[in-house]
Amino acid sequence: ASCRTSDPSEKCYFNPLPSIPSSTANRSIPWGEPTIHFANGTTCCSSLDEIRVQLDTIDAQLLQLLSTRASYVREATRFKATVADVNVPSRNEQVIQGAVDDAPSVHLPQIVAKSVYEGIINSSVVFEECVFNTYAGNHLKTQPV
Ligand SMILES: C=C(O[C@@H]1C=C(C(=O)O)C=C[C@H]1O)C(=O)O
Repeated sequence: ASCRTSDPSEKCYFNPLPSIPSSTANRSIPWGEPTIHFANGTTCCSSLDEIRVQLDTIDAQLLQLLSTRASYVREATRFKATVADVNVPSRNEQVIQGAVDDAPSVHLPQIVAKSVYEGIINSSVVFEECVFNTYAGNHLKTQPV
């Protein structure tokens, strides 16, 4: 991360994004300076391949976290009496707005927090509705002989 306060791209971490005309630049790459600084004094990154290796590792971690989250979403279904109870708009808004509000404190762009959490919530509700609708109780399951 960076410690500077005069980086114009800092505006890109907040909603609404700044209204800026699209650049017509054709830069020689890599432009600028590395923006990731490690404690040992080294920086990242030197190539797009190096960046994508890191992104693949992070995406695998996100997948595992999303799996664990989905397991709790599934469990929540057990506490909903009707399919109409599955979607709780007030709670959805609390989760999404909470992520957007907390994003700057972890230097996450608010536009990323908003879209990702909207996607998580909307897909979780659809998943939970499927869990509710596919529950068959004990009937038609294995019968004692
Ligand atoms: C998990 C729940 O069910 C739904 C899914 C939510 C979620 O994925 O966070 C939040 C609210 C509900 O719309 C819940 O009610 O908490």
